[in-house]
Amino acid sequence: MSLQTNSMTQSPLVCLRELNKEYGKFTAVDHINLDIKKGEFLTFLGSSGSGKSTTLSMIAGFETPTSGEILLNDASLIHIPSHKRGIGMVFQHYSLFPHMTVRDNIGFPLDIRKVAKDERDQKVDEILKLVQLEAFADRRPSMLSGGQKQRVAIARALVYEPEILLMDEPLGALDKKLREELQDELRLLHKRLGITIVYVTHDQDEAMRLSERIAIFKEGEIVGLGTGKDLYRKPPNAFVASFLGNSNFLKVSVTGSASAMLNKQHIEVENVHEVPIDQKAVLMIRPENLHILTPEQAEKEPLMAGFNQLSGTVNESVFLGESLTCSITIPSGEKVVSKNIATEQPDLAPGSTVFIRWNSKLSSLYSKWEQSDINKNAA
Ligand SMILES: Nc1ncnc2c1ncn2[C@@H]1O[C@H](COP(=O)(O)OP(=O)(O)OP(=O)(O)O)[C@@H](O)[C@H]1O
Repeated sequence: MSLQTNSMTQSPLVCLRELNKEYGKFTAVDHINLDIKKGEFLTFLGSSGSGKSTTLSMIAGFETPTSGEILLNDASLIHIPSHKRGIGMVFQHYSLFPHMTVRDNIGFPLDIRKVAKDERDQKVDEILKLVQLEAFADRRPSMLSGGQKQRVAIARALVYEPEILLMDEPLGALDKKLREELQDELRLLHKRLGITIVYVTHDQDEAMRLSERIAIFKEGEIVGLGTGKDLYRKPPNAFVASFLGNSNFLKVSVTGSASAMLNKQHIEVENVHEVPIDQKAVLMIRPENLHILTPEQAEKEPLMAGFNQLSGTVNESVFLGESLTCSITIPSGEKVVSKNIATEQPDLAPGSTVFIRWNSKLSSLYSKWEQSDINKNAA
């Protein structure tokens, strides 16, 4: 295994073109277009049944597309069997051979490729070191913990140096602490090897922790693609805003290119996503971008240009250690939730009147108000 620095370039390694998969009348993957860059860590994130695994399986060659194209280095993969694609795969269930030692499990892909014994042993030793399993080399899988078994599965997938590693919820069976440890290991491994990784998860924290880019799946389509930071800060639609992190969604009517009516109050808006004037729309504000002031504070601190202010009544505030969340009812009857650093927030008794302020730059406006667009993560 040759170690190299992560040399991500802009040329796509894999291209999905109008990739489609139907099971009878049901469309599991709906004409997806996606370029996967050489060396990147790309995660497919979405709720259960959104088509992530089916897309991954088509890249791996376990599923045949109904239509569309998969290109690897500009050559079609459609008629290439999975074992000839040069793609490694790791699943949630380790599928290790129980009768073989760790060393032999890892060496297995080299054995079936008839790699000479010396070279095989050298590669297995290198990879055992890489995944920190040297001390366990002669154990059988039944003598390993879940995390160690998954490291063997990852080592086995990496040992023959595939160009791409596909991982389908590989850490899903592990407890939270171990999962986080392995996430850190995986990120470092990716940096050291410079391999292209396509990873499937429904866990947004995991996606954020691991990935250079995230593709958000909804009903067989990719509805958001970008770095975790960009998708979180400037979500392209209300679904992405609700899926990645918590959000407040408020109903507004658009009155101008940078203005809207919220209940009976004019507000300034930015990041307007294709909303025609005079239309109803949805305003999204992250809880951490809502600042709460007591009436005394609001009187002392003038409202800065570009900021909006609403009055509200506190329902409850919850102390979470570092942060404090506060649920507030605004004059439209809608509830918003704020989340601020605990030391920077005044004590707020239920029933007290407060003012809420936010920078319009940190809000987004979307055209649709459809409950189905808003995921359960809404604040
Ligand atoms: N062999 C099959 N026959 C019929 N429907 C299928 C088949 N495989 C998958 N599906 C359906 O296709 C849709 C997408 O499935 P897929 O496994 O890709 O979703 P997913 O996003 O990976 O979900 P999960 O996180 O639960 O694995 C689901 O509704 C699923 O029921």
